[in-house]
Amino acid sequence: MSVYTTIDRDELQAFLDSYQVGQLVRYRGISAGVVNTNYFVTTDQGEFVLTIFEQTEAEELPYFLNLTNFLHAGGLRCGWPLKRADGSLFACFSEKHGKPAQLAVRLPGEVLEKTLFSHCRIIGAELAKMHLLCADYPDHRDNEMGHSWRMQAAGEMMSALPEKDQQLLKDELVFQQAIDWQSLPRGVVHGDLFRDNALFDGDELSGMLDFFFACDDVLVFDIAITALDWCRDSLTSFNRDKLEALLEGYQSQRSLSEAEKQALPAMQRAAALRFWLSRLTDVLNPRDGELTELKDPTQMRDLLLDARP
Ligand SMILES: Nc1ncnc2c1ncn2[C@@H]1O[C@H](COP(=O)(O)OP(=O)(O)OP(=O)(O)O)[C@@H](O)[C@H]1O
Ligand SMILES: N[C@@H](CCO)C(=O)O
Repeated sequence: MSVYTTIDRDELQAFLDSYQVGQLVRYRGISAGVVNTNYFVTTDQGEFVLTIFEQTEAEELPYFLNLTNFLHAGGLRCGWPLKRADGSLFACFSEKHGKPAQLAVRLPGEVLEKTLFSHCRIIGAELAKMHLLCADYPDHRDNEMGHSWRMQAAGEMMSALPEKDQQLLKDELVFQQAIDWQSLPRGVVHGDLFRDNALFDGDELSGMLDFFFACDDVLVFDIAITALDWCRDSLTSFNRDKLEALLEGYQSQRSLSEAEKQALPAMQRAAALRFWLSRLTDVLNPRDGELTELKDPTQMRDLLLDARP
């Protein structure tokens, strides 16, 4: 999606007043994204993006918003929340909606429709910079879409799948349970670095977006998630040369250990499984909204099939 929360001009101006970013000129809903409501907002002082958090509780937001501020301050190319006049990074959008919201500066550029080797190298290098910077991030968060979630989601989805997919899912869960994640280097991961979570302005990365799945996890799993979407030629065909380019970019900043290199194929399977399950969950539990986007789970199933020997 998506616009799940429809807003009006007066409530938007009232929200903008707490940021001192001038008078509202125009605004429009953004159709991209699945989780939150986003609007492009133009005032007489600049271009901004309003995000209304649809699933994240206010108590959880400081982890994510402080993280993006920390990364921005450390020189990472990323979107970050503006401070309100009282110094806070978010507020309830309006009494009527009762949902927390943030305002960010609109970054230039577009989401890439197709990736080149050069894009894979650039995103790999930026991901490694994020991993390195986060070694000093003081806060912690568990991955809510880790092993327990995976087992629960698989249980809920199983009966809705055709028999062949049920078998694939069962086999993959068995395979994944045998992987030793504990011995691999961990840190803060982005967790969802798909193409639509980065903007390119010409050949330049203007920024990574949407850190709302960030958490502590295995770093090479984050590489596998990123590769899942950046290293494809079409919706379902994985390009191993693009993976090499991404790894080259990544290793220009942070070297991978032998154990991480060995673990990568299993992590690619874990990444495809994670998004197969989350997309299935979204499709089977659709949410109401004015503009909504649902992503096709079968693409992730096919990437999982492709990643298996
Ligand atoms: N700071 C920004 N500058 C420019 N565009 C932005 C910015 N933040 C968000 N956008 C635009 O809004 C879109 C959706 O944003 P985002 O990915 O954060 O939404 P989401 O619903 O959380 O998405 P996802 O499905 O990836 O979880 C982006 O793809 C981008 O086009
Ligand atoms: N990036 C996710 C959606 C948001 O988490 C996907 O493509 O399924």
